[in-house]
Amino acid sequence: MGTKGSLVGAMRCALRGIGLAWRSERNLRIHSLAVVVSSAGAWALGFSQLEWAVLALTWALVLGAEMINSSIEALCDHLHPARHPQIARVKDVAAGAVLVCALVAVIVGTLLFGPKLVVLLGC
Ligand SMILES: Nc1ncnc2c1ncn2[C@@H]1O[C@H](COP(=O)(O)OP(=O)(O)OP(=O)(O)O)[C@@H](O)[C@H]1O
Repeated sequence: MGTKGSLVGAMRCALRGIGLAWRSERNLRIHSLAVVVSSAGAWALGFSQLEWAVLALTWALVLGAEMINSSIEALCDHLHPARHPQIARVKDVAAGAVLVCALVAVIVGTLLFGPKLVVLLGC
């Protein structure tokens, strides 16, 4: 039976996409490691519900941007395997979007973890 159009089918495709991205994208695995490390830190530092929510949104921002970037790269490579300045532009802008998200994540992480670490370490 075809799954086209069904909610379950759409979910299955999305999960397959996550699996594909996980297997093929090294940067996604690195960012996922940051999720695990920051989770452990947030748990150890007793983050509030609001702090967890901000942290979770930051993870979604970075991981989502990385996955969209990788799908844009795959589309470019499929449609135009040869080198072309317009492909370079598309890929560079997509990579720039990931960088913006990663820099924002660093700022958010510093704001969330910084004050708690200062108190903990007695600086
Ligand atoms: N077909 C192309 N034509 C012109 N420039 C390209 C092309 N493919 C890649 N580039 C240039 O090389 C850069 C890296 O592209 P590539 O597809 O190798 O990404 P990547 O190194 O795998 O990135 P990531 O680490 O995010 O997966 C692009 O940002 C672009 O500047």
